[in-house]
Amino acid sequence: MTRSDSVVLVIDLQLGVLDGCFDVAGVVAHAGALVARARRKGVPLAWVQHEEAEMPYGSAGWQLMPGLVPAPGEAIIRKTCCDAFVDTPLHDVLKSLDAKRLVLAGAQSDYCIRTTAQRAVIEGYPVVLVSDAHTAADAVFGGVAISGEQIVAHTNRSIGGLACPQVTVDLATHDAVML
Ligand SMILES: O=C1N[C@@H]2C=C[C@H]1C2
Repeated sequence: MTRSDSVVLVIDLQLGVLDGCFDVAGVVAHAGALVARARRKGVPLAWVQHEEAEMPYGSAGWQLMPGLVPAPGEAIIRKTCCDAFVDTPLHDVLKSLDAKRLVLAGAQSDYCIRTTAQRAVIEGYPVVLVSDAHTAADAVFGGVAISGEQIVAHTNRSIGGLACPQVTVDLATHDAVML
């Protein structure tokens, strides 16, 4: 892949989203290292930020985690749905960047990461999920407790195994992903 083919999508690494998530420090550090490497290689970045009633645009919880600062010219995508393509300019941004492959990192694994990854595949974008740069919070559902760590692992398993001959989905750690 030439470096212009990929776009790194950093999804919802916001204070209010990461509250209570698994290994926040590690995930933010890995995402930060990925961002720095992308910038060194001239690979475009797009930053996605979620907003909702409990986390309105510009609020403290809406802010990106400390150390994650979009550079001038990097796209910032505001969204209100898990799927980062819904009602956002992401399609057009990716077209303007001539994106042929999406590298995904962020939160939360079982919501916006999973949903956006699956949508990207449907839109025809090969996806690389950065396996150590996304996270989720512990959950109890239907009386079953699922840890954030288990959700991360299951997301890697399920997204990494999306079988789609025409559109590849791969997993890679933040330091190994090809940019
Ligand atoms: O994965 C997600 N990111 C925002 C907070 C929860 C959903 C929306």
